[in-house]
Amino acid sequence: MSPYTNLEEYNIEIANDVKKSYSKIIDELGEDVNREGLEKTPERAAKAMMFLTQGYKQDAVEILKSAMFAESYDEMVIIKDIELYSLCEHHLLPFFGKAHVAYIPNGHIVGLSKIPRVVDVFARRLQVQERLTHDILECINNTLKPKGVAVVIEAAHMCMMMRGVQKQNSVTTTSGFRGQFEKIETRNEFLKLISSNLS
Ligand SMILES: Nc1nc2c(ncn2[C@@H]2O[C@H](COP(=O)(O)OP(=O)(O)OP(=O)(O)O)[C@@H](O)[C@H]2O)c(=O)[nH]1
Ligand SMILES: [Zn+2]
Repeated sequence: MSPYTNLEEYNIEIANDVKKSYSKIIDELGEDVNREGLEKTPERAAKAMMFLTQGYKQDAVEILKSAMFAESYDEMVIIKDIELYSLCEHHLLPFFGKAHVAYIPNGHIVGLSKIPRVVDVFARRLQVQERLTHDILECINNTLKPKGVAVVIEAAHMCMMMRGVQKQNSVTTTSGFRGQFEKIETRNEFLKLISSNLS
């Protein structure tokens, strides 16, 4: 079975329940859900929410395993500036930014595109930034079993921008390091490379 899913594969009953729930919310807010502009909104919103949480239906381990290749290269591999969009589990509002991921192969490399795919699988769930960081880190560490893995996420949280404290420019950084990245020199090399435009 494919580790990826498409919207069409979603359980139609769940999609209909989500649609009905959105209809109720719009009604509770005092709007007319039958007016032209809103008529199709519950369905659109249900599709959008199911797209944004499709990660629950995807298997990040299978994605990595589908493209692991035996290779003796054992230098740092960095995929930086991977854009991500997630939903904060407290307010169901987006948080978004960039992930920087590195690993040091231990006999196997992985298809480069699989790293951003793994980021998306865990981002497309209800998350907190800290758990998202660890989910990505542990998945790569346990599946690829590299000599080291590092994940840094920089993100802005709409729940801190549009409402609440209303801070427009604060960025939250989270990080996790395993194996050789626990050594300060390796970690510093990674941090230097992700802050450079030449890496
Ligand atoms: N640690 C962490 N906190 C988050 C994340 N996303 C949102 N939050 C925080 O979750 C907290 C929820 O706190 P509550 O006091 O229960 O909620 P609230 O009354 O809406 O809080 P305010 O946002 O301060 O108005 C807030 O401080 C949010 O900023 C995240 O990814 N990680
Ligand atoms: Zn929030």
